[in-house]
Amino acid sequence: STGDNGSGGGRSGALAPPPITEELQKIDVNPPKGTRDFPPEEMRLRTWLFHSFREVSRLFGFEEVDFPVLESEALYIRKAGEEIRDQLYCFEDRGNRRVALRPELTPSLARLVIQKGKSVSLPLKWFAVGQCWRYERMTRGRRREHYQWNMDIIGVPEVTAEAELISSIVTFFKRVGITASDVGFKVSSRKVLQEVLRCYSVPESLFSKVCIIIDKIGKIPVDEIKKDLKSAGVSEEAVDELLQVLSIKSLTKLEEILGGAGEAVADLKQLFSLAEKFGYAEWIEFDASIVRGLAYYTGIVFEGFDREGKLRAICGGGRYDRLLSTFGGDDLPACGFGFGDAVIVELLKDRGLLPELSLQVENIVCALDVDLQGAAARVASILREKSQTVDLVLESKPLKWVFKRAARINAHRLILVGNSEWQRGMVVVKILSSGEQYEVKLDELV
Ligand SMILES: Nc1ccc(Br)nc1
Repeated sequence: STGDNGSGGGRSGALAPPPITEELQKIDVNPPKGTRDFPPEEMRLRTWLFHSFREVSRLFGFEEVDFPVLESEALYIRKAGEEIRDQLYCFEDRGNRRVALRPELTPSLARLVIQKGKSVSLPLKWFAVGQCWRYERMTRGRRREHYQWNMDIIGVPEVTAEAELISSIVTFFKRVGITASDVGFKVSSRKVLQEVLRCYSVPESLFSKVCIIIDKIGKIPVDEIKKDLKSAGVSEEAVDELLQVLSIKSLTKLEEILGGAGEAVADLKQLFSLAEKFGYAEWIEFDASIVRGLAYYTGIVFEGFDREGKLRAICGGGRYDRLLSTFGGDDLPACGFGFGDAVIVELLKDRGLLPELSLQVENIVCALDVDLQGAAARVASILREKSQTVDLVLESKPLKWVFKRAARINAHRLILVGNSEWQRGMVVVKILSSGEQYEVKLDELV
């Protein structure tokens, strides 16, 4: 730089270096705790993953939507004791408003559906890929942000909607090389819980809270589950029966216990029948203990899991027919899922399925003389107007440096702009893989 060094004298004055003040101390160049940078290599993988999410969503006729990362805290104030509430990344803004970094996308979607009201025709099939946040004490060293792929169907009460959503996730798995021997879906319905609780006259008001406690099965000791259920107001007898029913892994057994007249069994039988028709029956299994950890689910719930049991749930979702009315809107039947960007990458790594993604540039263009930099820029523009990717060498560099850069960016060909050729309206093309070299007229360069 030719500017002065901030000490009042120009470069010509031999002055002592400026005093080190706090402004000049090096900042922490790492991203905030629990967050990630995406340098080129990581960004290529993320772009590939999100492109796969979007491709599948489009295959199923869904439309992309998005919402602010910052939402009113009120969207997430639910009293069922969810982890997502305990870890809300919330604060008061300069206008004294209680706001939060969204921990999930579904409440934003519900808000937009209410806002759109009658101006949109049902069913809505919307998808989003968005960053979601939680504020977790870093003691556990877990991340505070991840990207979630969501697909939601609004306005379809039938189980065909849930079957369609599971089909979309199976389609994604197949497209990235994951098979039914790698992952499966555990499927149940919260109506199982509802029907058992009704048998023991447990008030409906306890339903969401009981679901959140039940979701901890396998994560905390069963005695704690029992204690939490009893302190929530569930009788000892109901707790024992509940845990008994939740251990059922067979739909036939469930029907023996609950009878065939209830909605839970009917919904689940229809879902498994549809899975046969869709062709993904081998991917799903009934597991009564699946309730998912979000308070608003009301029916079918499902989660994707790795069959080796090494990873956390890959994705999860279900029906949430009562969410809109909790925001003061008119209820609409709704179901959807969330699919995070972290566990899937661990699974792909484990299975050796990460794609080879390297930077690819078709052309590297270089002036052989500093006076030809403008000519080289002209060549680059001509190629770019023909949708050719071009890395233009922007400074005077030795050819050795140019060849090294060409190799690093995987350039297909090197375009050299030299004096003698340029005088004849020509440039030199070198195919880097074969070494073949030839002259070509500028206006014939393709
Ligand atoms: N809900 C949520 C948000 C952020 C992360 Br990381 N995990 C879960």
